[in-house]
Amino acid sequence: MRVIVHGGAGGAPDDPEPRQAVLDDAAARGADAASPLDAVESAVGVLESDPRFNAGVGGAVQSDGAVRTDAGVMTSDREVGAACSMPGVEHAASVARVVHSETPHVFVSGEHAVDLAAEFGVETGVDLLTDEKRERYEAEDPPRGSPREHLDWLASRFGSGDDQAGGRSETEAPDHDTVGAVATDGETFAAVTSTGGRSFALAGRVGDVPQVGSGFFCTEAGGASATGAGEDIARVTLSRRAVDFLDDGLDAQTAADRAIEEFEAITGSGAGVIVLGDGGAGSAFNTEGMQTSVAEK
Ligand SMILES: NC(=O)C[C@H](N)C(=O)O
Repeated sequence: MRVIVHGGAGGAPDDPEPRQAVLDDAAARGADAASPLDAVESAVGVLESDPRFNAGVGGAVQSDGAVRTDAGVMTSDREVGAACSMPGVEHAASVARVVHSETPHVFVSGEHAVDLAAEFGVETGVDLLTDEKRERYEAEDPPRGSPREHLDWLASRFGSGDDQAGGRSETEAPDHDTVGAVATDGETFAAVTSTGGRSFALAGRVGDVPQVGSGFFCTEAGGASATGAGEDIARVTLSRRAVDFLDDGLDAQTAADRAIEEFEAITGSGAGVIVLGDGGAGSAFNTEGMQTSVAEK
């Protein structure tokens, strides 16, 4: 099994070494798995449980103070599963896998996705809000009223795509820690992305991560997982574009480079992508940093 994982594109993290160790552990865990789908779920599962990453525990807080998780998974037979807006669900990627493998659908949301998780043995009711995220949110004088009041509040805090996925936002809180993985056993591929979204987004906001073609994509040619400014990633379907370049015969590194060049030219925003094809793994980002790890067994 060959696996590549990422820990999000954005500003340079304060603690790159321990984060890299967790990413290396996640990739190694994936490389031990029996299938590409098992590999991406178990690799990302490690990262969802680590509060350093913006997925599962430690996920971004929305304007009402809740953490809601999103994830999507796709395999090279073009089966897709995605789940979004899930309070209390640490392993969003496992719920996406349930949608992929146990339902005739491609996307399930909100309370029904949480019910589905519980039905299929994915833990629910987990406290995802870390003390650090709670304090940061409370310090921002959060809104209590109507959606319009929330919109006024977030207008001054949410920032542009670059603020959130490259530079520093006004709140010094860039979300560069979405996680993803792509794996292959030499025959088929799987790609997954999991996140808590973007800090201080409107309650109920869903970004690129669980949208097929945007946060993740996979065909027989290979797979991709994206991270960064979600609204801009969705506008250009970044993961789909990276896999398109693989389909055109480019190697994984060139496909990743081209996809990010195109993304930047169209949006002027910040993102990163990991790509895995027949010939190997590649990654590219136009933000300050994006940590990755590759393992093979
Ligand atoms: N940091 C991230 O990658 C955030 C994610 N793309 C989102 O917009 O939900």
